[in-house]
Amino acid sequence: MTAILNVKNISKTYGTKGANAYTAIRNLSFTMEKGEFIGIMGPSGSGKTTLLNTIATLDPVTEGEIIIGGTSLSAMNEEQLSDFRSQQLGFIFQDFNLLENMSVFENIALPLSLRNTAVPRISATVQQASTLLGISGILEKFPAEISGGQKQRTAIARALVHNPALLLADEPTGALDSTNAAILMETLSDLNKEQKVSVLMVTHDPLSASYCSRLLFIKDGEIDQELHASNSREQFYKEILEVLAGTGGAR
Ligand SMILES: Nc1ncnc2c1ncn2[C@@H]1O[C@H](COP(=O)(O)OP(=O)(O)OP(=O)(O)O)[C@@H](O)[C@H]1O
Repeated sequence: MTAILNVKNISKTYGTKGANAYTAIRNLSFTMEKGEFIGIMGPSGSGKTTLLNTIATLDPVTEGEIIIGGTSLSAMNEEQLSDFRSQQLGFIFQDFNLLENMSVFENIALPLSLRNTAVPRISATVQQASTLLGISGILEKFPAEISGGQKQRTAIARALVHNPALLLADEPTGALDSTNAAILMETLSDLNKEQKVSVLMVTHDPLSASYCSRLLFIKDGEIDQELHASNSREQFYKEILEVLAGTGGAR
């Protein structure tokens, strides 16, 4: 198997030494194989977003090293990190982050337009991504004219249109009702299984987490527990609830 992500003994301390310093991540390590679907869970303030932001190249680690697809983040300057981020990573956020004055097509095309991809190629790639996500019929609409579920599918199409090595998702079902959340998780799970997209997702929702192939439970900035998917999703869901009951809940 090939590792897509190596997180090696990382620590993240906010602020400088003394009373203002706060260590949100402590000596944390894990490896993610290509094609895995990893979920990160843990109580509020345990360091989930901090961990995701360091992997997203948005925040430097204080100690340790992060390697994505063989490239060490600490070896790059700001400009290189920005290029790396736009080429190798895809992002999905809780609140979709779509641009309201752009159509669904233009939103999905954005990562390609920013890289000066030729227009016919953009058109073909957006068609392909939107068909994959079942939204090829709404490409001319604007975000205000589509449902929450369609907005999140648009956001996923945008996150995948440049074929990133790693898809990072921060609470992607947080703003969706339970029906749309389940549809979204089915979609992410299909993309992971059929297109072999590697997904790293922060979630507090046990049902969303049950679609993952592996879960890391973070507590006080460290990996407290790890859970591998069971034979059935229902069984995995039960096991997740048991872990959360033992640690006092996800939030
Ligand atoms: N910029 C910052 N400066 C100082 N401390 C911070 C900063 N960002 C986060 N922290 C602290 O680091 C700890 C971890 O925060 P983080 O946002 O990673 O937690 P989380 O697990 O994502 O929480 P939640 O589930 O509530 O989003 C918290 O105690 C938080 O107050």
